Amino acid sequence: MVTQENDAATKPKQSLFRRVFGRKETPDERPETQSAEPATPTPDESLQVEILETEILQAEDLDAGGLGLAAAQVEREDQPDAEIQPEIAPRAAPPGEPPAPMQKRSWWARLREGLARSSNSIGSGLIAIFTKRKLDESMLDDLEDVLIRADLGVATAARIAKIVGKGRYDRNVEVDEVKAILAAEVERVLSPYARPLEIDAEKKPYVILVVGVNGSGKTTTIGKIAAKFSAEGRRVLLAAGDTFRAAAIEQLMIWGQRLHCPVISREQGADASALAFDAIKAAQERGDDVVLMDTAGRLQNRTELMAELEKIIRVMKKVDATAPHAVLLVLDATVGQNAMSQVEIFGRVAGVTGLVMTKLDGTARGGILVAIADKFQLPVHFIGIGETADDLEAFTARDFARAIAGIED
Ligand SMILES: Nc1nc2c(ncn2[C@@H]2O[C@H](COP(=O)(O)OP(=O)(O)OP(=O)(O)O)[C@@H](O)[C@H]2O)c(=O)[nH]1
Repeated sequence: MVTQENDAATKPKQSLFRRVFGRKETPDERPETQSAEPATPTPDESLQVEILETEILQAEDLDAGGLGLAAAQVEREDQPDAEIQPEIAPRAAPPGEPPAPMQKRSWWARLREGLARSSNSIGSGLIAIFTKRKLDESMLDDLEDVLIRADLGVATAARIAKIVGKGRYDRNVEVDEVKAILAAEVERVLSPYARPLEIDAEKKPYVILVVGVNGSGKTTTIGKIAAKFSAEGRRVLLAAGDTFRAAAIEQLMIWGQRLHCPVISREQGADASALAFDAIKAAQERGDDVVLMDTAGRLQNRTELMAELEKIIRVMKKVDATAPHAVLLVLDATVGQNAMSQVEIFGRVAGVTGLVMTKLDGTARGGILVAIADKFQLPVHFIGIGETADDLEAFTARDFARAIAGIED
């Protein structure tokens, strides 16, 4: 066990940032699999609890400031060498972040813009179908095609076409009329699943495991969620469970540094389940509210990697039988239909409790969220429309429905 000085703090931040975000290993660079499950996770020399130093305040200043972050070194019983120095959390602009603009654009404006590729693609399809023609069967078929191409799913597309057809045959139908029907139907489908990620304070720490395929946005999403929880005054411990990629560990360190959250990590290639064990124990000892655990990206058809996820969950239960309390599947909206099989397999293997959909800003097929909700009936907690901490928001069915239908306000 080593306690490591935060070398992120001693390196020039700009170059570290560039190094982490400027280059990523490809999945091919990763080891195929990890070692067999230990009966009990062994204390590992490689465990590091990263202490992200502040240049501004010392721990005692914080306690005096009433931020409730006890400054202490925690001696861990199972690993007596370990030292955990809690993070210092001044509410100053985090390092490496550009200064906040004077006037922030509203989430609605950014959501509209983020979903513009999806809404423009649907909108131009609707204009091509509905302009200056009286409604007939072939137009409804074309409408279904447009909606299926936007990945809304066959069932939703058929329902919308049916609603549009009702009582409107042989008359001109305005594009705005169809958009309103589309928005209403999408909202109706999604409403039951738009649920915030709620932290049960009885479960302390509340353990959130974040899973998904390679590059879906897990680490970034963890950073964004941690930013929200920290802003709510919760004590968050980040666990760098993507032990396949050194860059992923560093990426999480940077988020920790920005947010002033401690990050627990092991060396690259270490056993992620042992890290999960250590993270929960450490959080219990520190009195943290939430553990956000990253995992390596894995394709859902890689059986051995999916088995490793099961192992992480089994090992978590050795520390807290009720953990993980939430399993978030991060889905990249740009993959379209493949997301359906991700939900199915990750759901089966890891017991996914909720979804986060990222990169809705990078696709014309944002409708996939509707197809997924319709089929799997899982809560959607957040959606992501960009790479910064502000680009993730709690999911609301009405806003999403109106944005994807291209309704202006
Ligand atoms: N445009 C856009 N990019 C995003 C969003 N969320 C994440 N990204 C970017 O997607 C890329 C991959 O994100 P990561 O967080 O590294 O993904 P990951 O799932 O942890 O990746 P692996 O560790 O390889 O499995 C990064 O360049 C992120 O900045 C989003 O909502 N919109």
